[in-house]
Amino acid sequence: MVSLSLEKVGANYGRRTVLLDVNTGVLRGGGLTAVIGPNAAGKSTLFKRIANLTSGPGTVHLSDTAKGSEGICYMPQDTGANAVLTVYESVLLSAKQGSGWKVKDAELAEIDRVLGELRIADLAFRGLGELSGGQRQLVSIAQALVRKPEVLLMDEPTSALDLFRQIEVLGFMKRLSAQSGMAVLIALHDLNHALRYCDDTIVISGGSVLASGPTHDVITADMLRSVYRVEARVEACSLGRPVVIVDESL
Ligand SMILES: Nc1ncnc2c1ncn2[C@@H]1O[C@H](COP(=O)(O)OP(=O)(O)OP(=O)(O)O)[C@@H](O)[C@H]1O
Repeated sequence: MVSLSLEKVGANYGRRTVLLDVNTGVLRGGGLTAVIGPNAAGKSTLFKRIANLTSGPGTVHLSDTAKGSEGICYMPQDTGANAVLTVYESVLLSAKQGSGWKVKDAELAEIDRVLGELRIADLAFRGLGELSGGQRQLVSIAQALVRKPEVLLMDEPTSALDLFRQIEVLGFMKRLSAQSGMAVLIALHDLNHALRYCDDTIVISGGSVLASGPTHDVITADMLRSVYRVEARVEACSLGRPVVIVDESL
């Protein structure tokens, strides 16, 4: 099972430091880790830095991997649509990234399986340019999954999805990471999703880690006040699950 940890990781855009000295404990595969924090905190930049799409100081330690840094996949927040390709072609292209062009039956079967799991098999031969925002987001998830990453960095993967799809996708990702041992980091703004689906949570604010650990220990009224500037409660709902109830902004 893959694991990763970050040691003094930083990132700059030009002369501006956006991430500084980000350290984490060992993030193990087999579960979901939420990365939360206000707008512009540095969550996407952290993912890009882990995926080596932007440079900076510090070290991303990876262990127990078969693919090394090749096994890290970043699913961006904005999923640009290439109108020329169909859904199926775009997912096939993603599956073949970094390998030869010969297509095996097993690879086609895997694409069918992933499209089926995400309930978008009916979109397979539609052009990307004619999809809704939510449909495009599901295709983007499919493109990431067929690459069979060991570490998957999902940048707000449910932001365009309806309620049914949000919980379907997060439940599916939780089962998939448990079965495959993949490490999944998910940037989220919906803290109730973090509480329900993510074992651990990392809070980024102003480019640094403010808190990290088991989600239920990290998402507290104090954290919400200091990081998000809201007065809020974390209370058990009628089913006994903890939920965030926001009362007012400060
Ligand atoms: N390519 C870039 N060039 C210069 N500055 C950038 C670039 N990308 C991001 N930034 C800046 O870096 C900071 C962190 O941005 P980032 O996208 O990592 O935040 P985020 O936590 O993902 O935000 P959000 O929740 O709004 O998506 C912001 O101030 C942003 O303006």
